[in-house]
Amino acid sequence: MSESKYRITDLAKEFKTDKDTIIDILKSKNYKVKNMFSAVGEEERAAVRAELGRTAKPVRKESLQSKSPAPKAAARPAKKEKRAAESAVAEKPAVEKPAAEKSAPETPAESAAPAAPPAVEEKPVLRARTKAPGIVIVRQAPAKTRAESQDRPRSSGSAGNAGGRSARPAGGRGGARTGAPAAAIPPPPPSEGRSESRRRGGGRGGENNAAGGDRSRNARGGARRDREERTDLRQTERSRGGARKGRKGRAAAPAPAAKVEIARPKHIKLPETIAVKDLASKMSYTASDIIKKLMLMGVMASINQEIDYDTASLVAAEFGVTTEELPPDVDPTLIPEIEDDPKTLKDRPPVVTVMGHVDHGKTSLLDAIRNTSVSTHEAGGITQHIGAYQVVCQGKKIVFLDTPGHEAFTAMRARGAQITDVAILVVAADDGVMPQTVEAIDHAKSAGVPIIIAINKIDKPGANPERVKQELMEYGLVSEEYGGDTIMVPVSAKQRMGIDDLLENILLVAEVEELKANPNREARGVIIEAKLDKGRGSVATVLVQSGTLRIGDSIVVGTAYGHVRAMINDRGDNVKKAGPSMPVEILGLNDVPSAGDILAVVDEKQARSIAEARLGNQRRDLIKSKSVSLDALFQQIQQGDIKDLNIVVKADVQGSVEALNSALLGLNKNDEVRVNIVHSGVGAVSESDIMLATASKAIVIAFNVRPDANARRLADTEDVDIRTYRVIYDALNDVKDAMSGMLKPKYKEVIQGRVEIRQVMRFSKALVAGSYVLEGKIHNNSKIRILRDNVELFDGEIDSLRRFKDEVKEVAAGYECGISIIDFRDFAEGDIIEAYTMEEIETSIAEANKAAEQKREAQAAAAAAAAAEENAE
Ligand SMILES: Nc1nc2c(ncn2[C@@H]2O[C@H](COP(=O)(O)OP(=O)(O)OP(=O)(O)O)[C@@H](O)[C@H]2O)c(=O)[nH]1
Repeated sequence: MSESKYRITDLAKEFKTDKDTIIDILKSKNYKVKNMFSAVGEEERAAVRAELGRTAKPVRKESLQSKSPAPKAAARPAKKEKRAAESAVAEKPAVEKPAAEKSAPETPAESAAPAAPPAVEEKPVLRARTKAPGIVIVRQAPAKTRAESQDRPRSSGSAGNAGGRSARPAGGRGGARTGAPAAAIPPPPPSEGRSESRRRGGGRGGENNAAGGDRSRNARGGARRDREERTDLRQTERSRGGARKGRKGRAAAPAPAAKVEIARPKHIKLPETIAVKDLASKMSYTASDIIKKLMLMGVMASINQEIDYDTASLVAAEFGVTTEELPPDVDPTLIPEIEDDPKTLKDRPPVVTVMGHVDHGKTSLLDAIRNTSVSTHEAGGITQHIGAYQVVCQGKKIVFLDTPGHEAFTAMRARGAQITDVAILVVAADDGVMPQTVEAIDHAKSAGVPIIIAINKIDKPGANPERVKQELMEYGLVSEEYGGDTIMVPVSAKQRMGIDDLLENILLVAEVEELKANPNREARGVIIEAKLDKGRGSVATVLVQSGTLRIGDSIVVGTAYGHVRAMINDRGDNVKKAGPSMPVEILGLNDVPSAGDILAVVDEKQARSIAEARLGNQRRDLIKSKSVSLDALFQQIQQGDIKDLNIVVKADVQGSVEALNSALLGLNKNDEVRVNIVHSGVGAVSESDIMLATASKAIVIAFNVRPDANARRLADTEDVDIRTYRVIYDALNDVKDAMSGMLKPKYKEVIQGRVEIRQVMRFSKALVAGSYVLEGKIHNNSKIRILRDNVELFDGEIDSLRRFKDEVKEVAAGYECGISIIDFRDFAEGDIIEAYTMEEIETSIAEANKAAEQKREAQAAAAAAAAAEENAE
């Protein structure tokens, strides 16, 4: 070897390649080189030049590495080599901590960056990844983007800012430690402070004062030139670190021969939004890589934060990854709407809802229209479910939905208005506009349904149709004869008067509305009513809205699905198909749907998957609502000691469920006991109902349904109270009784007797009132009140009651006794002791509700009085 002038790193710089390549070239030419710090002469330089050429194109290491792997660094380097080496390492901090900590200080990254070829820059990432899971070894490391390679020092710098603060004292120490030469050393970059301070730690840093630093240098550095002092000192530190830390020291050595790279996708598909960590894993980068890139883009995002497609796409582009947006997730519970071509539409019968105040004659009117007698069959005279009927007038069909008028059915009526084309508002001519008349007007108006007024009971002596018309004007319904556009038809359901006129007017309004639907497509409809029938299973009344429903059709309704097994029309006849506006009862569903559920004909598989997806959603919602109600419960507990009477309601038809719910909740008029319906539904009482009742300590109200065998068995073991009813009022009365039982016991004071204190006797242990019972009796467990001149001095309890020396239970009028009192000694002669007891009195929920109402009224009156007083002032 010729005179040693050049370090391997110098040659690497000169020929714009990496040191390993130089070493490999020299070794392949049988020159003796140990590592990158070895010094070589002109001859070796010429050999390298010969190999690489004067242009010194960067040479990929891989071509040589296979021949001879790069040795690891061991010897102390000279200043230049060291700088170059460290500058290369300085690129690593984000991925390989030990290396960063050791190498960062010496040379600012920028000084070495131009000299470091991309292949060298790649190394830290590659090495860092060797520890990461899911990596593969590849032959060729893809060149890093410019942005990425710049990114690292910048981000490590920003991280170093924090370290920089803590490093300030370390910088000071460094100055002291190196003494005079320190002035020649450029101020360390922020990362230096951090790595220096980390490397030394507080204790050792203390040793590194000027003298200590020199001593250590002299002791270990040996004959080293002054101009190399700074490098030497650091090198000394490095050697010490290397000696002590062993593996850590070696970690700073050049890369191992094997090239390790992550297989990263060049193209990814992204959803509408994606979490940062998911984007990172899709691109095979670390989340911190992504976060850093986002920061540079001015987006501050955490690892779990969702970013939108556009942002994710920009980030991906920064890493050289192209993206494509995935189509939005399709809701698995939705059935796509089918747009009908206007040419396919055909006229369909109008769907009419009859609404009105209780007893104004809705059922009688429908009865008159259908010419049958429905009202006489109804238990208790109250309609309990929606029925749908088709009638024919002048050869045209009209469909009527019977919406009951009882207060409990308000919710159902509201729903009825949503599926109807025309609303008939029945107003009794002898009664006029009533609260539910107004409610019905609001429902119809909010649904945008035209209203026809049927002024009923015109046969009655007190009937005054004109007054009804005038009253209705207040609600914006002006009859045609008063210049308005509301059709008002006087009728008598009882006498069957005006019915034809009413029907004609319905057809007239329907004509104006141009009601059309396409009968030649798969059916869509709405459930009007559904029940569980003993022999037939789930029975649902459907109003077909478009298309034609046929026997055998595969259907999904809410969370239920199945095939149409049979269809029965409003006259009880089996039919094979049902076109638009036709109400039919269908059999074949696996479960009882709810009124208002949409029926759709879809293929069998889809029906099942949609129903199951909906069921899953329902369960999730239930869990959510349970946690909400727990909050509500906690609030109630905080508000005061309100007791809940938890109830599970099961009934044969949806109408009854709603009627019961509404009536039961109507009992919540006091501040002590409340009905809480934990669950309600159509169908037999099932095992899951009992489990729910057990968990919520509820009673089960079963209306026209029975518990199945399993439910009964479970109810027996869990001691759940199942009450079965056939009449709503019976259920209500029982619940009222139960609520009464839950009321806080009420007490009244009962005076037992009056006693006069005639002498105050002092004993060593007690002060005794020598007394005489004036009237009634005094008991040893009586509560007592001490009065002086009719002013109450004390209210408390007796300690002991004696006749002479004996403890007695009671002393009657006309007898003397000695009384000592708990916690009271200030009695005097002439004081009166009133003995009394608190007796429990029976209260009912009706009384409690009444009392609560009176209390509220009193409060309202007091507030009004206070307000009036304020105004007067
Ligand atoms: N005089 C007379 N009585 C009528 C007429 N229409 C109904 N009624 C009577 O009014 C009462 C109530 O009639 P319903 O048809 O049950 O009234 P509704 O509005 O359906 O009552 P709910 O179902 O309870 O909401 C019954 O006693 C009917 O006989 C009528 O045109 N004239």
